[in-house]
Amino acid sequence: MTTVLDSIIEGVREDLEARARQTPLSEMQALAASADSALDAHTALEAGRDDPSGVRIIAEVKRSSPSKGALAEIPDPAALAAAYQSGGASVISVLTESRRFGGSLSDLAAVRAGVDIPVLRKDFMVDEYQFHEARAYGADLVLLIVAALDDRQLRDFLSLTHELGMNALVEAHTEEEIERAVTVGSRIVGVNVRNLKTLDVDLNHYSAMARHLPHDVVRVAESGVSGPDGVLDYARQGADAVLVGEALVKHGDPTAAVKSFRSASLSKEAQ
Ligand SMILES: O=C(O)c1ccccc1NCC(=O)[C@H](O)[C@H](O)COP(=O)(O)O
Repeated sequence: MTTVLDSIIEGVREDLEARARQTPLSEMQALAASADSALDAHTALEAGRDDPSGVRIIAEVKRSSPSKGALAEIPDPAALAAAYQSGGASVISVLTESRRFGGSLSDLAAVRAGVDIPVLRKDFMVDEYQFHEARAYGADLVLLIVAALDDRQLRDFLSLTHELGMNALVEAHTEEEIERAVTVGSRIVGVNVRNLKTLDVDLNHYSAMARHLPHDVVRVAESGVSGPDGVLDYARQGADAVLVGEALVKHGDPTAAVKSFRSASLSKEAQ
């Protein structure tokens, strides 16, 4: 059966083939090589651990989604990202997939130029070309979705990410995917409580998976936050960082929203 994830990836492959015809791999590699060095997203997120200033927020630029349709117009993604940074976000996530999420590489470049914290290229990374492209457009961090990759791709893409000076947020949904992420040496592991094959969101899923995350990886809780209490819940369950999209793009005051998420986690009691 074709899943939502399969059909997104089919479109991603078609789009990237068209871009590679315009700008061949060798040219994209040269652009990546001449880009400013990547910022250290691992340190930015790791700082959430045992830190009195609380859990780190990865704040997302997300116009639409397969599960919810249109979310926000976001005419100026750089301004939104700067507002997130002012509120205390540690990393900005930029969805660059266009068909379902309304994102683009131009959004990534604009955000990169508008903030001085690490930027995540949030896309469906299935081809070497996209990694050079991510770096060329200023990404510091890329997303690797375990469910979309076999073990060899996961290992090779993680190595390529590191060779290019970036970090990877390696996203898992099941215990088996966490194990695969850890086995290949991932240093930042996310648990997405949204099942990308069915789009179901289960807020209790992070707590069920958290015990499988080793202590030496940066632990990221992804999706489903609707307000400060959601961030606090993930922080109490041991998340070092929380990735938030919809609740931020729909909030009228993104700076205040990120601030409230950060301060909620300050009250995190013993984990
Ligand atoms: O958001 C979706 O509907 C979606 C569907 C299929 C693949 C990925 C999808 N979203 C990517 C994400 O995981 C989220 O953008 C991110 O974790 C933030 O989630 P939220 O705070 O719930 O918007």
